Order: sequence, then C-alpha cells, then structure tokens
Amino acid sequence: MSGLRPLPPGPAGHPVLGSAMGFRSDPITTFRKAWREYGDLVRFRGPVTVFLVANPEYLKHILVDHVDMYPHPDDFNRKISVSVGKGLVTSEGDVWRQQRRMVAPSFRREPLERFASVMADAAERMLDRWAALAARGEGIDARSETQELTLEILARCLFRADWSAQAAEMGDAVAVQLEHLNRKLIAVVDLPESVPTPANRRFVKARDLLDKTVYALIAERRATQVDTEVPDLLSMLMAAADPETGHLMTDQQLRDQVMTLFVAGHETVATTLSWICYLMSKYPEETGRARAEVFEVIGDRKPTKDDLPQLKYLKLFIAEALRLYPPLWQVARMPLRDDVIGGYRVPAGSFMLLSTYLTHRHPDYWDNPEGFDPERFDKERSAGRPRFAYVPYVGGPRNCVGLAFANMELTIVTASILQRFHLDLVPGHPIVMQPDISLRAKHGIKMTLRKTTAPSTAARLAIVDDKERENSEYVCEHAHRLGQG
Ligand code: HEM
Repeated sequence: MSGLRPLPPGPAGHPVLGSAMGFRSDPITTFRKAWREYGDLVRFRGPVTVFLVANPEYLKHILVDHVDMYPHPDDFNRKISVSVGKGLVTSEGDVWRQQRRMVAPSFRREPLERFASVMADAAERMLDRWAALAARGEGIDARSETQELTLEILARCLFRADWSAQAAEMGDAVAVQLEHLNRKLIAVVDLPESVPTPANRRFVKARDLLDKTVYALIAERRATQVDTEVPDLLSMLMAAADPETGHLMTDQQLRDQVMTLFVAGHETVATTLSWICYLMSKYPEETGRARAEVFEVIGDRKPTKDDLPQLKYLKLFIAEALRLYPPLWQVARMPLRDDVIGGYRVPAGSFMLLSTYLTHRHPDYWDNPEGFDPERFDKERSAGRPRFAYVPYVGGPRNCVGLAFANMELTIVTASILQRFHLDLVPGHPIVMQPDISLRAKHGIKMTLRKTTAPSTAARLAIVDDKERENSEYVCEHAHRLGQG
C-alpha cells in the first residue's frame, strides 16, 4: 500500500551532490529554508537521501507508536561506537532493552539526589575562580567554563574522581573524542581509525588514555568491593543486576557505559549552560525575575536538593533555553520497513533526521517562536499543544536516560550563577550557532562579570503571584512528563 504513495517533496539541489553542500556549510539554514518551502517532511536528494522531520505528530509516530521499527541508522551506531563501544546509545533491540533495564534505575530522581551537593560544590569552585577573574577585571568564555564544570561534575558523580590535577589532559581527551565523532558523522570519506592520519592518531591516543583511566577505576573498585554506603554511579552500575536474568555487567560493558555517559552527558549539559549564560545577558528582565526567585527561595547559601521543587520560574527559564537551543538539535533514525508518514512514502532504510530545533520553532505550536518567553509553558498557553512539540530529551522508551541528572545539574548551576554574578556579553562578540553533534556557539560566548547584590525584599515578594505558582507547578510537572515520554 505504501508503494502507491508519493515520496515527500524536497529541493532538487545539485545534479550530483543534491543538498550535500548545504548540509556541510550551513545545515540549519538549509533545513529551515526547505522546511518553510516544502513542509514538515522534506526529502533531500544527494549521495545519501535524507528525510527531515519537524512535526510533533510525526515525531510521536516514530518515537512512540512505531519505536521498534525506527532504530538509529546502522552507520550512526557504527561510527559512534569507535569511541563508546556497545553502550546504551549504540545498541538496538534486545541488547539495548537489557542495557536500559540495568542503567535506568541508577538515573531515577531519588538515587541521583545525593549528587546535588557534588554539583553545588563544583559550581561554587567555578564561581570562586570567576570572582578572582572579576577582581582582576577579566571575563570568561562561558563555553569553555561550562565544559570544564560539567566534566568535573561527571567525573565526581561517576567515580568520585577528583580530576582537578589532570583536568586539562582528561578534558582534552574527551574533547578529542567528540571532535572525532563530529567529523566522522559528516565525513564523505570515513577512513578507519587504524589508518594513521594525524587526526586518527590523536583520537586513538585520547581513547587509550580514557580507557586506561576507566579500566583502572573499575579494577580498583572491584578490588575494594562495591561501596554501598554512598555509592557513585560506577558502584551503582556495578551492582545493577538485570531484573530478568540476574546478570551483572562485565568490565567491557561497564567501560562502554561509562564512555557513553561521558559523551552523552558532558557536552549536552555544557552547551545548554553556555546558552543559558548568553540568555541571561540578552534578557535582563526575565533573568532578574529568576534571580529574585533564587534569593527568595535560597538566599545566598548553597542550593540543595530540597530547594529544587521551589525554583519554579527558574525551571521555566531553563525549559525555554532548551526550547531555543536544544543541544541535540536533531536525532537520527532509520525505518526497518517501508512506512507512510503524513500521507507520504518513507522507504525502508531511509536516513531520517528528526529536528528538535525546527519542531521547537514551529509556528503552528509556538507563538513568536524566535522569542524568549519562559511563561509560554504556562497552563493556559500550553493547552492543546501536542506533547511532542517540546522534545529536548526526545520522548518515548528511548528518551534521554540522563534527564533527571541533567535537569538537576542545570538548575543547581544556573541558580548558583544567578546568586553571584550578572553576566554581560562582551560588546561586538559574534554569536554564531555551530550545529555539530550538539548545538554550540562557534566562537564561544565571551562575557564580562559583575557581582550580584541580593534583590530588595519588595522585588523578591513580587516575583510570583498565586496564579503563576499554580501554572508553574503544572509546567514543571508537564515538562517532566514530556521528557519521560
Ligand atoms: C541538557 C542535557 C541533555 C539533553 C538535552 C539530552 C538529550 C538527549 C536526547 C535527545 C537523547 C536521544 C538521542 C537519540 O535517540 O538519538 C539522549 C539520549 C541519552 N542521553 Fe541525554 N541529554 C542530556 C543530558 C544527559 C546526561 C547528563 C546524561 C548522563 C549523565 C545523558 C545520557 C544519555 C544516554 C545514555 C542516552 C541514550 C539513551 C538510550 O538510548 O536509551 N544525557 N539524550
């Protein structure tokens, strides 16, 4: 039946290369232009035919209704696995299901709450450093600062490791992995890592360093027995038995999960935090309101897990940042069989890009989609909006397993920054999006620092009236459900 349907429309592009050049030079503009012209399902010709999807109902069809029919493309899994092996991101079918059963319990909100203080302490160390810079009249690059911070937080939460002495070396090794994967995913000619090009040699050296470090940590933990009193994520993963078979993870499986968590959980949170810093500078009114709430709820002490449910406006602020700048701005899928979406034929084996970026800016579901408006998530304005219109963590069974971890980290770090600094973008600094695997700021985000003074009591009391409180509760719960799929 699907054979009778037309293929989706799309640009003809270059006779041989199709739209491939546009994908490489400026994918967001290429996708946005075609989306406006052809609609929510676009077919791009080229060496590989690509289908762009930017519609909440189509996303639900792929991510929930037919999830087993839409794994990641083989090529994507093969390329990513050179770094992370056969972990949660690169596995499919029963192997993925078994891994998810074993990993997911460690990432539930309650066991994670013990990491709130780790996150707040790391944020404090970063902000102390900023204070020293501010005293010398120097500024920061929010992109590199947040990269360093999220790496430190992951190392401490995963294996209680203090990497401060090797921060540069380990940070570089993780960055080299990401750069390599970025290049590999769009490479026309993808040479195997065994070919000793300078880039491959750098990658293999960085991977060897990370492997050596991670295997040593696993061996040390096995030798000293699993710590059950204050377990870190490594201990939790080591103790995680498959509820169906009782199997524990081997060293190789643990290594693959740890590398997966590094790659999936470091850059995503770092880029989001860097965009939040940028938005703080661009939208002083909304930022002032978020800051007033932080002082009202927390004052100037360190944030704790118990503060989190009360930071309602801040959660809207963060949700809106993730709408405008979803770090995973597109995710890839490949149908195992022919399918029909929106009346069009989608052949088995098509390379599909599900655009979180465009769906989040879809004018049918968002007023003033390019604007920054945290309250767009309030109860009245959210009524009738399809659930898959907001997909920073995608949704369905294969949603982000680190969602609760990410939300806690984003909230604690953003609250900590608001308590201590006003951030201003350096005048004239260019903000240009660089859509690699994650959506980064190409030239970094250079900012100056001004110390915060606590807002007046009147300003604090004016922050949230009762109706807004009620709405915000709905949003926090709603945003959580969206993420959980
Ligand atoms: C703002 C932060 C984050 C965002 C927006 C985000 C987003 C996403 C998205 C969209 C996916 C689905 C990718 C796909 O299917 O192709 C995903 C998967 C995943 N994320 Fe996150 N993520 C974030 C933070 C984290 C953190 C902190 C961790 C762990 C520490 C993490 C671990 C993972 C893992 C392991 C997967 C694969 C899950 C599976 O396939 O079962 N993420 N994430």
